[in-house]
Amino acid sequence: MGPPGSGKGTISSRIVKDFRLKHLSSGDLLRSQIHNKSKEGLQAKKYIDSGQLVPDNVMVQLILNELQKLKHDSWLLDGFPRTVPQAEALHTKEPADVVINLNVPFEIIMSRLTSRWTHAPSGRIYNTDFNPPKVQGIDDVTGEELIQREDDKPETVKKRLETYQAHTEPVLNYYRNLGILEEFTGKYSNEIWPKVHKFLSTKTEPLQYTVYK
Ligand SMILES: Nc1nc2c(ncn2[C@@H]2O[C@H](COP(=O)(O)OP(=O)(O)O)[C@@H](O)[C@H]2O)c(=O)[nH]1
Ligand SMILES: Nc1ncnc2c1ncn2[C@@H]1O[C@H](COP(=O)(O)OP(=O)(O)O)[C@@H](O)[C@H]1O
Repeated sequence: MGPPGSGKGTISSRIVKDFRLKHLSSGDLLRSQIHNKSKEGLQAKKYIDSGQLVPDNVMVQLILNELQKLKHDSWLLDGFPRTVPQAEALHTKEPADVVINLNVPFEIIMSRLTSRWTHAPSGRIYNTDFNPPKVQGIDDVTGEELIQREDDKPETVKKRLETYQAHTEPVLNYYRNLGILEEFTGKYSNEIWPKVHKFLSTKTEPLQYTVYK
């Protein structure tokens, strides 16, 4: 968990490189639904572009569906749950063992998101300041175009932060009360990552420890 732009996708990609976990990003899942012009995708697009949350029943259905495919794996959910009803639905069907919250100050998020670039088909994330691609605007792996997300425009980011405060911060209390919330406070992924790796290593055997400078 964490506010928009806090580094959920960045830290998640590092976790799945060092631990036996399958990464499931609700945002990436929605964007691929939109790309494939599915019914859910078209329904979700208007919410996403206005910085609102996609309705709970749509999200719960989508995510539980995907978790069914990961029956024999351990999974890492990124961006779900985002509301208490979503958290309750997950807890009933597929309870999480541990929840990680990236507690990153809002004031640095705006500048981050306006410099985020993504390779939509793979979900790879770049940033013109933090981790730029080798060639500007081009994905390092496929050579395909990078895009700036519709919802990373400043006015939409402001709305998403308000949405986060209204609907997602209460989920942190839900997990605090269950006693499974682990919080990591910091401004930068490279300072948060070692603490996340150390903590997760107490829960499951790491494959390796990748250091990022
Ligand atoms: N400047 C800076 N940018 C970062 C850092 N960590 C991640 N980013 C970038 O900030 C943006 C948001 O990160 P992302 O992982 O997509 O966050 P999410 O929205 O929570 O999934 C991306 O462009 C990242 O490359 C950091 O420590 N410093
Ligand atoms: N669990 C969820 N419930 C409702 N809407 C969601 C959920 N996950 C993602 N979305 C929608 O997709 C948008 C993009 O999500 P995401 O890629 O996770 O953004 P970020 O990583 O920048 O926080 C959100 O602003 C929201 O509209």
